[in-house]
Amino acid sequence: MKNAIASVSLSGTLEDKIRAAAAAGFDEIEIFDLDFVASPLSARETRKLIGDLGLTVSLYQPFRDLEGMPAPLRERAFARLEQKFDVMAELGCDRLLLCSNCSSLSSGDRGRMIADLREAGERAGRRGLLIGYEALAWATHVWDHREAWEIVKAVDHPNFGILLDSFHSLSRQVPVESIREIDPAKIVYVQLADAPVLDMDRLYWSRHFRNLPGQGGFDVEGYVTELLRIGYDGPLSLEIFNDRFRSTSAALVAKDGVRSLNAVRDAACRNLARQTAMPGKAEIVGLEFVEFAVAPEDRAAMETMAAEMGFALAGRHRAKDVELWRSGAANLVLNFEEEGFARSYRLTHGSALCAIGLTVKDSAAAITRAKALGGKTHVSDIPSMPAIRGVGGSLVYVLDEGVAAGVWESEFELDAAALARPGPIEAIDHLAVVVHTDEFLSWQLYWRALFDVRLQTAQDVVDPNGLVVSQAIQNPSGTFRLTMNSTDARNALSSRFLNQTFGAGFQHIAFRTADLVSLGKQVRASGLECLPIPANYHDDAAARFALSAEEGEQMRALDLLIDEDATGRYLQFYSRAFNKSFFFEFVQRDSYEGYGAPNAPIRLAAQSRYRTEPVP
Ligand SMILES: O=C(O)c1ccc(O)c(O)c1
Ligand SMILES: [Mg+2]
Repeated sequence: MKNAIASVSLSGTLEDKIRAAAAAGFDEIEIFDLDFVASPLSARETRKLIGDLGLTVSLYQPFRDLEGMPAPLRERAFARLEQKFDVMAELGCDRLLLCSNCSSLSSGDRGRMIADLREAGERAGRRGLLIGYEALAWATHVWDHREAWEIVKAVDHPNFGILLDSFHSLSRQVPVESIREIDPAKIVYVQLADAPVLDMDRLYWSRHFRNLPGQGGFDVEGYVTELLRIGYDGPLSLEIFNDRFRSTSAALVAKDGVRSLNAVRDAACRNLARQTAMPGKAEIVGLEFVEFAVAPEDRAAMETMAAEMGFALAGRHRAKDVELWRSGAANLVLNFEEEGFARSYRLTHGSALCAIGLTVKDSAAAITRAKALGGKTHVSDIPSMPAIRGVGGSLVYVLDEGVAAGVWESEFELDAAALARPGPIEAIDHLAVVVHTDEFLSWQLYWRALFDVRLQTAQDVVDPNGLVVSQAIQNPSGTFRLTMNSTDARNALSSRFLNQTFGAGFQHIAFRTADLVSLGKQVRASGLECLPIPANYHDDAAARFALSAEEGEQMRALDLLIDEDATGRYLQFYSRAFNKSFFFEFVQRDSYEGYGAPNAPIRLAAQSRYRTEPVP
């Protein structure tokens, strides 16, 4: 089965698009009419370029508004069709996409439509070409692939078949099982796109918000599963109309496109118990550690902060300038090395979280899958700790269960007394990462394609200087949680973080405790600087959550934030930022499943009061 991409999915000139598709490893490319018409390259030159790069042209598209048109538009449509056939012959392309008619002038008379489409099939037959009829979700008469299939059967011409596009079917909520009614031999082509689930005009939704399978909320996996089930083995092609993709790196979108197609095909094969090319998604057991690369000038402040937060220095690396700080199951590794990965990370980003360590069910399989999906791996000096490159060039170590204890033991001179002391923090609750908007979908795909994770509904969060989108990603058991944040607003805290740290990275780490009030008292007594929350917030919270006088007082005294929903109650407080960069959150989660999103604007407003640079 071949991987294809429509030229419209990539930014740049037609030549840029072709080169990006070839470099990413696609087999075939669909030429979008407008890309070709606007190109200075002739059809022959285009064909040569494509051939020289090892690609073939799989489809020419779209051809619009043919069936059921009144005279003289009908004759003109057929003349246009012949001209496109000429172009296709020169391009070396034998398939044309014909969209169902969107013109208000078109007749809905079945007989006329079928006669016109048969005529088109006849003309295609004379040239040895195939036409695929695609039901656009907003077409005037035919907007459902089931209807398109009825028409294709009625047209009954060897050169006329159906073209399926997951966006049109899934945005109309056409059941994927309906694909089983279709004869695979009559499927001329398949286009795939995912999209966020929105309540929006379908044309607008389709032209601006499509994204790669695995980046949205559609059941593209189910769609492909049904196609494979009926025996379709033609190309799967990405047709992604997306505002961001039009302006971002074609190389990134093309590379993610291959990852996306291979991951969705793998998932579909698994659903059908068929052989697949790679191990399944890595199952995350939990988060074993986070590692900070710390510059020499930040060493004392970082160690002080770890101690103030209730962590104990539990071990020193036997050979390296690396420390292990621990509280409960939360491990902080502070890396002060003057060489190696951590050093290069901090030279780029400043003192920062440079790696996370995940415990997974099968680390070797996780690495194999990551490689199969175009992930970059990192060979560490500890063979039981292979790693995959993650956001901003950070590392994601993947450890088998039971390996971590041995690694701590063998690599570190552990302090038994410190380890025996129970810390006030139980575990790392979640990590918050900030990424450039252009890479937001890319990093989502990374987590969803490589690991077995679930998404919550994305949240809009109000920063005083802009709106931030926050997407929570977690493993099914909730032992690994990540929020991914991005914004277009130049002066929002997230953007300042990106500028200051030279790229995407982890902005905060949340620690969980069973008793946030005592933790709050303890860290304050130790001298940790916490983020002040305004009295207005606490007045509101006291009424909204029916807090007792004593609870209200504690919230004020400890600058706590609170949220409650059907899943439970959440308490939070924040540290001040380290070096105006990353910061820490402390939470008491009980059975609550969210991340305190209603409080994020309060936190961001509180943090913005510390900004020193003016808002331009
Ligand atoms: O938005 C459109 O017009 C359009 C064109 C061609 C397609 O294949 C498609 O799915 C949509
Ligand atoms: Mg389409």
